[in-house]
Amino acid sequence: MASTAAIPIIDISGRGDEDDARVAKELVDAAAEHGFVYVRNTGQHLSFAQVEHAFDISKTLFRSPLEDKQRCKIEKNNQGWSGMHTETLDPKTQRVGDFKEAFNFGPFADGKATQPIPQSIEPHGTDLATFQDSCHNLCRKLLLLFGIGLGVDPPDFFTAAHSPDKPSGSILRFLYYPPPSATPSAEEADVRAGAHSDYGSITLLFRLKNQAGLEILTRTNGWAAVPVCPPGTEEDPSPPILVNIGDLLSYWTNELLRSTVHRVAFANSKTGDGETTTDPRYSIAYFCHPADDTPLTAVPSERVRNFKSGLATANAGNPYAERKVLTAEEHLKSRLQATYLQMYGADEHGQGE
Ligand SMILES: O=C(O)CCC(=O)C(=O)O
Ligand SMILES: [Fe+2]
Repeated sequence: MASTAAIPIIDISGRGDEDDARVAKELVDAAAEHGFVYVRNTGQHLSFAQVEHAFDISKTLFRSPLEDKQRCKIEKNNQGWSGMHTETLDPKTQRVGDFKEAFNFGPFADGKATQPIPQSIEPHGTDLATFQDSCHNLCRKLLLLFGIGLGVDPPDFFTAAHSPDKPSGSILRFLYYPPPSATPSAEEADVRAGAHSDYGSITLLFRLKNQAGLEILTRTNGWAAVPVCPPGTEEDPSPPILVNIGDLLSYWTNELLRSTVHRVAFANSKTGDGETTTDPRYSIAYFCHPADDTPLTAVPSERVRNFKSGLATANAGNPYAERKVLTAEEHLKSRLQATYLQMYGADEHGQGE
């Protein structure tokens, strides 16, 4: 049985500069230590009803006829449906692809998807667009707090790079993991989603009570469970939103902010806190990315500049001086390829989201 991760729970709903400075420090500390942080859902950025409704739409989507989902198959633009075993987040270790289905939504225009979506969810375009916007706004608020906490000058440096009006790799993703009873071919070593780190700046993850399975890789190379409702939040109307740092923001901050490897395990049906994995599992992720044309130049922060990660020390000196400056789009493309083995061919390598 996996141990439980000690990820801090932070309330960002305070107002005023003093609250912001305190919360910003807590966020940076959590992101530097764990790469993950729980943000209490107070209904301020996303209403409880909005989150619940998004899960309802997700259930409708995955129950759609197979032909309807197949018509929306995932494309190289990273938008669309991927079926069971299509994505392999950890190709070096996994025997078969992930035991999950996923649907990636790109941008909406005037409440309408700009990609094929199953007929069953067409009436919900406006709600999905609003949910996606709310996620992006919350991410921009978090990015501002990271800017403040890291002493970036100007503090909205990251936020400005995530304009909602420019094309970007940001994706709203619905995930469905069938119950183990529907996947009898699963073997003991199999996982619902392979070990990986996310590619973007930050990810928001929404989960449902009692649907366990997410685990993070600890500094000592063990797996620790990430409960949906950590102690103190059990009575909240909606579980906290789990936020994690992606590879791009880690790269951009000289690895001061950690991008932590995680996976979704079958966990032999029980984890430490009584959450089961015997049921079907639904989760919703929002992968936030900077605008495609954002150059990942040095972050104007003393603290980031002076931070020496293990890697930077091994390379001796400032890694910025040795790196070619990538754009956000180049960074994403370099990471997408290896997880969709069929779409890209098995020879090209990247990693998973
Ligand atoms: O379903 C989950 O809890 C995690 C999913 C995930 O890590 C991902 O899609 O990147
Ligand atoms: Fe992930």
